[in-house]
Amino acid sequence: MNASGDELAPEVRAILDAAQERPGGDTRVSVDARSFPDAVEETVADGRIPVIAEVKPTSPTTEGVRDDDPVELAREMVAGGATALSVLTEPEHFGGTTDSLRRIRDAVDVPVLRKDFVVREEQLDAVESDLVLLIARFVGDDLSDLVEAARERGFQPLVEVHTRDELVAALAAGADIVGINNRDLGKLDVDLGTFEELAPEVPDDVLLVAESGVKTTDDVRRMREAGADALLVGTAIMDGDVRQNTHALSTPT
Ligand SMILES: O=C(O)c1ccccc1NCC(=O)[C@H](O)[C@H](O)COP(=O)(O)O
Repeated sequence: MNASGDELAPEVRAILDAAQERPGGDTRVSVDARSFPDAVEETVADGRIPVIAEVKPTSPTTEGVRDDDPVELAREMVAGGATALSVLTEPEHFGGTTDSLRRIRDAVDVPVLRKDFVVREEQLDAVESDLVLLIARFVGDDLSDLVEAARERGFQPLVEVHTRDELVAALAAGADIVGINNRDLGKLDVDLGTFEELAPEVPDDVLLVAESGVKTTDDVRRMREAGADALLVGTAIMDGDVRQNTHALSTPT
């Protein structure tokens, strides 16, 4: 698969087309990042499960828009025990904004991931965050350069993969935080078996995140047993009381 992303679901094709048009920031950012590995370690030492709770106002696979104040949602997620937050900044398909991320990062003290579809270096400069998502399928041969460009700015890059080839590319690019996305961006199907299949191939010194499709405490247990150091959860937390949902998923049963 190349960075043009052929064989993508039409919704994802539209997301990628929009991402390719989006401008970057005017000035190169320099981030003093909150350490995600330290936050994960502290959560585990505290006897809890590291959850990255996602502020996801809408998406191509959810109905309606949740238009509560994103800062209030973020505060509630942290009160519920979130180790880190993921904030969608993609405006056209996920209802996100860079301004929401900025305000959330000012309001909480946990690491914040910028969840977007960054395809060019200057797009890293749109807003500061502690972690930044790089999707191996979308950036193709530019992955190593973007990992380096992100680190030069102080970001901790989280490299997202869905296939064995993407995992190999992520490790070759020096990724030390890898997210295995259970959602196939080609068909938008979600299968937790994806994580179970790829996780054994990830070296122990890589911090491994299970992304997408985690809904229940059984799913959490399944992903942890398969080797997840942390879980990234959007829909299941955004559906209802975000504090209670975060607490339920981050508390061992
Ligand atoms: O969530 C979507 O509908 C979606 C559609 C097309 C491309 C990406 C999409 N999601 C991005 C994500 O990575 C998820 O928001 C994240 O992993 C959380 O997933 P979930 O817990 O299943 O909401």
